[in-house]
Amino acid sequence: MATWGYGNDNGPATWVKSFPVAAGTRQSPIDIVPTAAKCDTKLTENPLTVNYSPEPAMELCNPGLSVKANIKSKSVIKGGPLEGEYKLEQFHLHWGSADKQGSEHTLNGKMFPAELHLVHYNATKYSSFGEAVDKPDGLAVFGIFLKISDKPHQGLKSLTDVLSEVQYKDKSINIKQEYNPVCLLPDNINKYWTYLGSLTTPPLCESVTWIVFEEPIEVSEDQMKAFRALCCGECGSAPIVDNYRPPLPLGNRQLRASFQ
Ligand SMILES: Clc1ccc(Cc2nnn[n-]2)cc1
Ligand SMILES: [Zn+2]
Repeated sequence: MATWGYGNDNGPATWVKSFPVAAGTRQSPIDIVPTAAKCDTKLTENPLTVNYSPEPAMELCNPGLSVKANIKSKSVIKGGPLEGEYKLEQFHLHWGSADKQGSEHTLNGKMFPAELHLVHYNATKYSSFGEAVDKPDGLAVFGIFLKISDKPHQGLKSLTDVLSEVQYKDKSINIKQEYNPVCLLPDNINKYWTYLGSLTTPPLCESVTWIVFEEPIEVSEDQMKAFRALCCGECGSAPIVDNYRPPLPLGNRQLRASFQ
């Protein structure tokens, strides 16, 4: 199969041809139905802890199907559903061509305009992201919903203000100002849903403990327009929009909630 993507000929419904795990039993994303989630007090007995550090010169790049920031500093999480310490590797986003769509996880069938993913790997058990990426306990990804407000998100503004400099595929820049990714998290990180899932693009490895926060972060329409101006390829190529995989069945998995 030519390279996978989100178009009619290479989109999510075609991925199973080259990546049979697409039809697996722990695929992501899913539709989150809060009333079907089991409140698990074990999640609060051992609270989720975030220890992120400032990135001196964070690298922002356009890999062609999203925009990604690569992390070099020691930013780690632990607790909640996690055993051991997971180290932040990168973060990126998924977004729509319009506000009515864009997120990967849905909430009672509702799509948000975008979803931010902070990708961590199990640094207690594995020596690199590459080693952890295909292990059942290898990765932990924060899923944060974005919703539209009249004010821009200050933390994301450092990125959306320079997206024009990574408009084309394989472009990358360094964010000059020191950047601490903690500014991207919602105020309340104690309310989340968690389940065992996968990467949402090929190779679709079933290696992710998902942690999806209940509280969205708020971004402006102009910031959404900045994401939608990114291009899949070189000058004149299609805009990066609707880079989301639709939800897969929860199947026999348990969706747990950290709150009532
Ligand atoms: Cl840059 C990038 C990296 C990973 C994915 C796929 C993904 N897997 N889990 N969350 N996102 C999409 C874009
Ligand atoms: Zn993602």
